Amino acid sequence: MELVVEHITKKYKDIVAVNDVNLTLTPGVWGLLGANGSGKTTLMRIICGILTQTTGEIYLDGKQITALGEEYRNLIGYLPQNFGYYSEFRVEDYLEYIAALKGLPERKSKTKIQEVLYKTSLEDVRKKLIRKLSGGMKRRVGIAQALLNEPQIMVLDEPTAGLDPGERVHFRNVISELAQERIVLISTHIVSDVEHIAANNAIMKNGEIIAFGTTEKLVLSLQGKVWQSIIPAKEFSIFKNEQYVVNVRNKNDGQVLVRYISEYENKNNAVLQSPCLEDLYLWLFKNEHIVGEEC
Ligand SMILES: Nc1ncnc2c1ncn2[C@@H]1O[C@H](COP(=O)(O)OP(=O)(O)OP(=O)(O)O)[C@@H](O)[C@H]1O
Repeated sequence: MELVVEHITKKYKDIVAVNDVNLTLTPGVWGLLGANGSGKTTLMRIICGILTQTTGEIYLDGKQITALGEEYRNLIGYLPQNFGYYSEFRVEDYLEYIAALKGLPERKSKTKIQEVLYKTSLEDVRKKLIRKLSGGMKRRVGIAQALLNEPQIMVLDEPTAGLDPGERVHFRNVISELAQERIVLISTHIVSDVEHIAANNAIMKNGEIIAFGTTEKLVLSLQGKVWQSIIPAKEFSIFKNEQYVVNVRNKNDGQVLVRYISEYENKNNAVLQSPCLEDLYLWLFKNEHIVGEEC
């Protein structure tokens, strides 16, 4: 299976939300990274066939998705960013309702609901009201509903927003299992949410894909440029004006551990570090004052 996004542009009056994007997606997890407003949601909605592009075309195995129509929509499982939960529903009843909306026959829907509850580890809460679930469980209900029609292409828009660290790990495990035979495209602005599960990443900025490839390939451009130094805390304010700091940690002894990106080896007994995707992301968005996490 191959989904080819070819020269997709979307304009909203004078705003170019997506600008000449080209991507070829095959089964596996794909991370779509970018700051707020970079065009991720617009691109995802076009890929799902629910928003029409201004120019460009999308092909599934060589066929235009517009020509495939209903057949294509049946292959898509979409979790929108602002997914509206029917919070007064119990989990199982809600899935039954969505299964009916998706046109699944009743007998098939019972088996399918069992299966998606199992896949998303929601079996124990099937009788609970959605409003009583944690944020992470609600997200999993969102994934469960997207899985009901056995989609070959899953598009998850910011699925990890608001999750605590434990829920994030659970989420990653669920997604990794789902992606074995399908295309799973996940948008986020939190790099660590996809770094360990996405085989490939596309980084979007101002509507364009500015970097694309496997994590290993993407971080190559920073090889030999990521350093770690221990410096006196009182020197940090000067240091951060001279270097591009991606992370800083207080050591409780009047010193700080700083991770930074520099073309040159520096003073301060700098030790070379292996670059990670977070470093690259921060480097590409360095004028947007994003705060890093530790790799
Ligand atoms: N319906 C619309 N009408 C006009 N402009 C829009 C519309 N939808 C999105 N935009 C603009 O298009 C650009 C891309 O928005 P989009 O929501 O696709 O970005 P995003 O990367 O998903 O951001 P976020 O993570 O904040 O959702 C932004 O400048 C946004 O303001």
